[in-house]
Amino acid sequence: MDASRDTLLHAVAAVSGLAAWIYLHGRTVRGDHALSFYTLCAGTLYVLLQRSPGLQESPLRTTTVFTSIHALCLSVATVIYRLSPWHPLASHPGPFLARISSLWLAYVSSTGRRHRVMDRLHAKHGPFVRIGPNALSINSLSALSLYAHLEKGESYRFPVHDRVASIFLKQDSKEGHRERRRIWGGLFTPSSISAMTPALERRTWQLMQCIEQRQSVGGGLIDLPEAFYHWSCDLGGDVVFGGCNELELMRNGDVNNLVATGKYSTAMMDTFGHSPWLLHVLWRIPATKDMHKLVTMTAEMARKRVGSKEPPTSRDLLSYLIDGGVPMADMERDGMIAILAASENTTITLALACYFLAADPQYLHQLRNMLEQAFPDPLGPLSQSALAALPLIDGVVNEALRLGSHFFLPRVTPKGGVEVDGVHIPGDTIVALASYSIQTSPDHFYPEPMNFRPERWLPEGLGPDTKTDRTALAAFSYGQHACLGKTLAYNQMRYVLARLVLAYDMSLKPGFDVQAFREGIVGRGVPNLEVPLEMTFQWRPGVHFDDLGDRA
Ligand code: HEM
Repeated sequence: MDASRDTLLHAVAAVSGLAAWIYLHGRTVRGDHALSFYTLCAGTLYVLLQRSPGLQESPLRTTTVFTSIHALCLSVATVIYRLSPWHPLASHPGPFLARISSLWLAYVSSTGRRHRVMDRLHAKHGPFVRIGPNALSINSLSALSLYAHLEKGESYRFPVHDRVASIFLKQDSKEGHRERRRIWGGLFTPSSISAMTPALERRTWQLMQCIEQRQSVGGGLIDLPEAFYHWSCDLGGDVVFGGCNELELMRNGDVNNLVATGKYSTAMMDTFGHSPWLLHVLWRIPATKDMHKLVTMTAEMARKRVGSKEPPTSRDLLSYLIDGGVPMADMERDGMIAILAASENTTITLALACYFLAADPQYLHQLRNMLEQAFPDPLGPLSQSALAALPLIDGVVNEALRLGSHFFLPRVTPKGGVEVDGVHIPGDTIVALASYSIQTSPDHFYPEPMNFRPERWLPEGLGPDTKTDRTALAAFSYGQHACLGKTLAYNQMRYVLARLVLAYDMSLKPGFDVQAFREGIVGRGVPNLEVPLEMTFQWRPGVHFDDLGDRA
């Protein structure tokens, strides 16, 4: 190719790169579509060059140079703008790489330690930190007001834009979400929750049998989070699909890898949701095969439930969705969300509660004394109202949530922007509450904000200087997307904790590294435990496994 054609081609590549930046600016484009478009363009250019006479360079080399110049100009324009004083978030401090690319946030999220990184950044820069080209983390309780009316960010698409609408995931219409929330709400009325008690009791007796059995083959130790996961999936199967799928993880183990695929999918969304274009691409390749598996598996469960001739003994989630006229594809997606929602958070909160009680047995004994006064028979019935009247049990659960659940819940500001603490945040900015910093700040929880002190939640607290700001516990979120299952979750956690504390002495594996365990409480969409939590449960004197009889 002669020099003038060369120069012309390079100029076209550079100008088209800048034009692409102008077009993409402020637009959301699907990464897989963009990749296909560019592949098609590069392919077309290659074919045209092949047919052009008099080329000195090979068509492949010329296509590569053209594409590289285009990509370089697009990237440079993007970076210059994001670092420039004209960017709407230019006045907010934050890490250099975070200002350039959302991949910084994706990387930090993948480590599970995003909450600690944010905490350090807030300590250095103050309450507003730029954590992405277009994203702010806010360490101020005033940001709670944002959750009342702001919509969810793109990271809530699972995993790509499609026409399926589901609770929890980003929906295109506010009304659609409100209506779906109303339909789901049927499952969480006081009478519906109380109708779920027999399933909760039966599954908890089975949990105790499971602990017994696994300890007997595990050298006296139980992998507690795993047992709780299996308990919560079995119970979730009852609550969501009326038990027709016979998951029975406590009995059979997790033969379909439901727990692992769920954890993996949640972590992928939490990591790459901040760079949705990348998730769109990943969705097309085997890296996300576990996410596909989860979608397929839970869709099959929903279809089996809908096709089942026998109605469930008490109304399950699908009963409400069917009566609400929810389309089949939406029911399948809602079923997936429900199984994840019903299992992941409850499991880890319970495991952490047991860990804290075993690590600090004075609280185990205090809680047991209180429980024994209310329930003299350790294996007798446990009424929910009597459990709810024991503030220490909620204190234990709240501390486990406060120290273990640090959610990152991004919302998008409306076109005109919003004000927080007198600071204007421009429209189309992703904002998120720094929940870990809020939940461990001495301004909200004092004294010993980093320590497990359940009595801080009791009326007398930890003395006259106690600060326990209940609104600063962000574990169930706030506003129009707040957790629908909060009451159910508390009921379940109180019940299981009471059963275990009344029946067993619990202790950590000998030599357990408490420090490493605390370090390993990370967040990948939901709390994850990096260090295995192996514990021993021993029947208390006078309480025997045989006493369970046929209750399980
Ligand atoms: C310890 C237990 C639990 C915790 C800490 C928890 C936490 C949360 C949080 C933080 C959200 C809001 C997410 C966001 O705004 O992005 C949420 C939403 C939700 N949770 Fe829970 N959850 C728990 C248990 C449950 C249970 C047992 C259910 C019952 C199936 C449930 C059902 C839901 C639903 C349906 C939503 C979506 C609400 C909406 O988008 O309108 N959760 N949960």
